[in-house]
Amino acid sequence: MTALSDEAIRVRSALEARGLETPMRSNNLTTAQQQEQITGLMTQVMDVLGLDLEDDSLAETPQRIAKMYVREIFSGLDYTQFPKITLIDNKMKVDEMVQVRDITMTSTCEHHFVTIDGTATVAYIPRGKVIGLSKINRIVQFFARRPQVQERLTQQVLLALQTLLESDDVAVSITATHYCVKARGVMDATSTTTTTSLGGIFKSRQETRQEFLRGVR
Ligand SMILES: Nc1nc2c(ncn2[C@@H]2O[C@H](COP(=O)(O)OP(=O)(O)OP(=O)(O)O)[C@@H](O)[C@H]2O)c(=O)[nH]1
Ligand SMILES: [Zn+2]
Repeated sequence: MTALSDEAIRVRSALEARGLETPMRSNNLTTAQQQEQITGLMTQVMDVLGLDLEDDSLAETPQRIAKMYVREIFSGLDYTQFPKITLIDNKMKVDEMVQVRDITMTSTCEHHFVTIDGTATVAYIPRGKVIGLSKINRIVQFFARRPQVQERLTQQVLLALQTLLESDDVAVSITATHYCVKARGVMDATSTTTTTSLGGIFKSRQETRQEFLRGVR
């Protein structure tokens, strides 16, 4: 078992304490066991659909899906995959907003297991610590690699950053296309969904809120 980093433990505890953790139940399966079991179950799904698993193009699909779920699109369920976080002392005394726009965000809808495709904008006001920029993208990616609803994803990124930066002054906005809306069901190809979570001064101070929201648009 890989040990969890201190950051992963703190972020997980903060999410649990606020009721924002993804509903999960520990089953003590290793990654290899998960892949093996999903392969067997996907074989059954394809069988039931009447697909020929001896066809050379289909034969490996159960393994591919198992690998994709466990190691790729749902790997953010595993806190050993939480990114290494670099924080540096704010010796330069930055006290204005740092805003990272148009972060690529690809996730999976937990109701249909199809793609959510969008971008995130994240901002914070540096206090004691400044975070390595790419770590913001990596935190978005980590929580996106779970079955999600966009509202929870937005709040998880907010609370993770608040916990790591030890400051409430963080803002997150995500705009995305849900393929469960676009490619099935209501089949709406043009609508997008924006969700925003504001903390600290972004919530309480009108000018800061406006400055962030201007950057989102
Ligand atoms: N709030 C929220 N809803 C979502 C998200 N992703 C998908 N959904 C919605 O989850 C709902 C599930 O509704 P159901 O009626 O149980 O599922 P369904 O019969 O497939 O519904 P339709 O999509 O309307 O065909 C749908 O309205 C989806 O659009 C999300 O990130 N946030
Ligand atoms: Zn969906």
